[in-house]
Amino acid sequence: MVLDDLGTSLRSSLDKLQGKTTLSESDVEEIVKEIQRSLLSADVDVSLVMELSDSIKSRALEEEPPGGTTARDHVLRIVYEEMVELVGDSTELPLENQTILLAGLQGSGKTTSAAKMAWWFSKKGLRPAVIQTDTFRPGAYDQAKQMCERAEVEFYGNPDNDDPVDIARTGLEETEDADVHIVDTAGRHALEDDLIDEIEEIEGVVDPDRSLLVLDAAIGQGAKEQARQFEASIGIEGVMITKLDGTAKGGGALTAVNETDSSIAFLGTGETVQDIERFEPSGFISRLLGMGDLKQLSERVERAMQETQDEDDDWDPEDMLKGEFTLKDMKRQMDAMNKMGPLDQVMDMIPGLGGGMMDELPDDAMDVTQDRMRRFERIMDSMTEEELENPRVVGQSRVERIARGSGTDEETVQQLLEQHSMMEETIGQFQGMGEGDMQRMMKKMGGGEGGGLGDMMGGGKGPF
Ligand SMILES: Nc1nc2c(ncn2[C@@H]2O[C@H](COP(=O)(O)OP(=O)(O)OP(=O)(O)O)[C@@H](O)[C@H]2O)c(=O)[nH]1
Repeated sequence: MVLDDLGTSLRSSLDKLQGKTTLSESDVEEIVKEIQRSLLSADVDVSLVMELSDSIKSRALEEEPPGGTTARDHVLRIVYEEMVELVGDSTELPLENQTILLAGLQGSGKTTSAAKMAWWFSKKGLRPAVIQTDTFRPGAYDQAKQMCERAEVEFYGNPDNDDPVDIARTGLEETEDADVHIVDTAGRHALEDDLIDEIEEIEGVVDPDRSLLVLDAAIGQGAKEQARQFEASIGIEGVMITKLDGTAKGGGALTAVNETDSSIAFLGTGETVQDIERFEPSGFISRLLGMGDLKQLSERVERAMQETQDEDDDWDPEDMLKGEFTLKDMKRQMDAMNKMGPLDQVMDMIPGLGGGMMDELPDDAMDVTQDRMRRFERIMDSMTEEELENPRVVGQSRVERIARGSGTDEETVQQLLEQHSMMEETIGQFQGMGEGDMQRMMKKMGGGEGGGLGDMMGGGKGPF
């Protein structure tokens, strides 16, 4: 994740302030140095870094912390506010009819991002269409078509036409029923004149409501020149930063935003169409600083629950609290969790569990957890309807059969059964709860002081 290093190093210098109520100049110097080091190594422009560190320094020393605030919280709040200011607001994207033009160099992720954005708009209830005008890269048409099929959105392209401007014009006519048109363009290795001429012509025909620059997070300071040129030719309203899952950089994109006086619209966090997030400055910085991002998390949970429900009309999650918790319910829960995306991304969004907590887990902890979930799924696929509805019928001989059928071992089958009965017991405690009890329970789960989700993950008592 972008500037990942910042969260870790900043937390360790902030931890040194534990117990202090006042800040010395050297405390502030040390924190500011950490921030500078992380931002510079993430390719953030030097002048931006200097501006940010000056503001943090003067505010931390001059502002009076509100009564009862520790020195640590005082600095953390200032760093948070200044970082939110640095990344700026997200690009305005009204949920209505519009045409979006995508620009960027070859391989920056435009085609992938076009399908991702279309998927995102479709989840917001709009009807998007992607128009592929890249006649330069041979595989672009097939790639775009496949991704749009996966995103279940309309697609227009024409592999037999080598005139991108004509494709754009025809594409808009052919998809006139769509609400949101996303026009993908060709990239080149560098900013050659013909790329600029071509995109200007396409822009003339498409007349977009907004043009977005797609930038690879690893781009570094090269982003500055690119941003400047695209801004001069078509005008850039927003930036999509891609491949944030694969780099600790991302600072170049911030420079581009600054250069074009624009803002960040979306973040790309993986190769599938669902790996897109609307950029939310406060949530983004909270996550970076290890404070969690509840908004993104609740959006993911809601989407996953909805999808699980769409596939299974008869299922209402509330039923679990009323009746029995079967293995089928457990499987649905696991499906919903899978739909939320890779576990480490999800964990990052939980306050008190992201950042620092994740750093303390062994590197492969998430792989182990995900691997276990996959094995549990295979086991459940090998069970009969009767066994899924009533796991108590599973005796030793059935355990042997299921282990063989699923290609796992008896121990893992037993673990699954134990896990299920533990969850059944926990859910049993919810039954008959009043609203007040429920709130107390939620509070306990969210509280970072122990006994919360963090303990469940680390202590091995939790579901997965
Ligand atoms: N890990 C990861 N890979 C990504 C992401 N976005 C795009 N990619 C990958 O980056 C590569 C290039 O993406 P494309 O969408 O083909 O890039 P493009 O800008 O359309 O390329 P041209 O058509 O050549 O200009 C592909 O392998 C994508 O799968 C992302 O957010 N994360």
